Amino acid sequence: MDKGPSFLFAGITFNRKKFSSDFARFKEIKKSDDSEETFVENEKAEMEEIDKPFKKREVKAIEKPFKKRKRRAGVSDNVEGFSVFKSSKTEPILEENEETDKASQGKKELYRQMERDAIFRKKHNIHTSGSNIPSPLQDFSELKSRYECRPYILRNLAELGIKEPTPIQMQAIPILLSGRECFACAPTGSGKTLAFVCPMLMKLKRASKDGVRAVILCPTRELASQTYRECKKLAKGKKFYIKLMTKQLVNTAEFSKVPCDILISTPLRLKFAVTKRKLDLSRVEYLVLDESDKLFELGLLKQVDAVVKACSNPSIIRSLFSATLPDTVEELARTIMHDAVRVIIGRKNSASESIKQKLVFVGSEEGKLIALRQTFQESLNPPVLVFVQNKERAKDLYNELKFSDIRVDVIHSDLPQLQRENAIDNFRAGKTWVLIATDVIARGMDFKGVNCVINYDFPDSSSAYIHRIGRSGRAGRSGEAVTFYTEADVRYLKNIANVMKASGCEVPEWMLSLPKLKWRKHRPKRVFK
Ligand SMILES: Nc1ncnc2c1ncn2[C@@H]1O[C@H](COP(=O)(O)OP(=O)(O)OP(=O)(O)O)[C@@H](O)[C@H]1O
Repeated sequence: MDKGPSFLFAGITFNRKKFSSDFARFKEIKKSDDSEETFVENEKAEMEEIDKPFKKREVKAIEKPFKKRKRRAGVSDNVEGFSVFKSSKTEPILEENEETDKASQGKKELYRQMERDAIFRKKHNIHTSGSNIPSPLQDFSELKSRYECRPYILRNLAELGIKEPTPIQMQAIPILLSGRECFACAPTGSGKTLAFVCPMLMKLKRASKDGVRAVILCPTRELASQTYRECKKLAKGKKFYIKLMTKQLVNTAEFSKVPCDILISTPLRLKFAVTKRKLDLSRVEYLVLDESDKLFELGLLKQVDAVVKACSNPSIIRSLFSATLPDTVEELARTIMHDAVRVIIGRKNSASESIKQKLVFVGSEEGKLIALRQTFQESLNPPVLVFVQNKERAKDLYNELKFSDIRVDVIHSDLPQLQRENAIDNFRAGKTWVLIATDVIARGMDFKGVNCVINYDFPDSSSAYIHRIGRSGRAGRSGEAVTFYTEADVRYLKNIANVMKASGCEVPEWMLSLPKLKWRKHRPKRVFK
């Protein structure tokens, strides 16, 4: 057996008898040297020639499969002068290779972008989870360059004095603009409203009379009406149909035919509109659950569920926003959302770091009024919000303070709507210095420049605490929070102390080492004496 010239030809026997004519031809060609050795030498050399580039090609193909193939085609063009490599057979290979080249370049760029995004997110304390998360927005101008935002939004942002996006806006806006569902947790006063209103307006593009296209659910009427105003401000100059679900609206004769692009409502009113007034929500493209953990609490869950079901458009984009996002809510949300992205700014369920927090021991219920009066005497720096446990407590405290020389007012759910609105307006306008309130305004209400929040009654949970004190220290401003506690509240101090410590406040060690209590609402019977 002839020793083959290469590994590929090993084992092949050259049958000279059978191929004698071919053998003779070769001999003719090799006129100058016709010895068998020479033929074998020549054959070997020829085989090596074929073998060499082939082997090389194989190896290179593994290393750089597409580049090598492309180069070879090019070389052949030049050297041989043939157009075979330009034929229709080879063209697609070239294109395919170029495409793959582009793809690998694209991949590299994608990795680089991902790295840049990670650095940017770290810098702004943005934590995300989910697949294919869009790059955060570094600047509002990117709304135009990346998403072709209409000029009216940028103009309105500028008019509102909003220059730079806040971290939640940086990440949530691109997520929603990419058509992804999202649940977001960001500190109080960090601009969550704009984070969902801005992409909503951009996605809706223009007004339409084809039924409700977007719904924002808020747990209270006060928050719904504030969100309504925020939407109007950002939509200024564009004729969107933005509606606040009021009693009047729901009772209008042709209610279901009222044009509406964005509908802002509390769950109860919207459920009523759907079930009793046959409001069609099947075209809703965007659904926002603001203060989502509150909406998922027992008292509201049924109504929210009815609304979510009524929004039956399969391509709907749902988003959940809150400053507190308990694991239970996240789990529940995951069951209804598709491929949602989770965004957490800073630490989950933590208080805004711009609030100076303080705990004050007042002994018993009787000690509170004395402590409050003393606080006001020492320094009253309006506007001040005083939170109490329920409407009875609100009425009682108001009766104690209304004849003092302090301009005080009260807000709770027993008051008629107009009185509630007036209480808010007067507080916003600075006519009221001290507003006594129940948790009805603890969530979402944006009072600019509240200097101090006083928790007259200990909050019933750490999330209630976070939202109450979050009425102060908004949009980067500083604020103060004072929490009174009695002997009866001591057992519940640990949770609040933990929140305080996490946001950088000093807390006595004994509070942190109190035994851990199972979560339950702390609402002891409190009486005025
Ligand atoms: N990018 C921004 N730059 C400056 N101010 C902003 C920006 N975005 C929003 N704001 C302002 O910050 C304030 C708080 O915003 P917003 O009410 O949306 O907070 P939030 O995060 O929803 O708070 P909460 O958890 O209490 O509901 C508002 O007065 C709003 O106008």
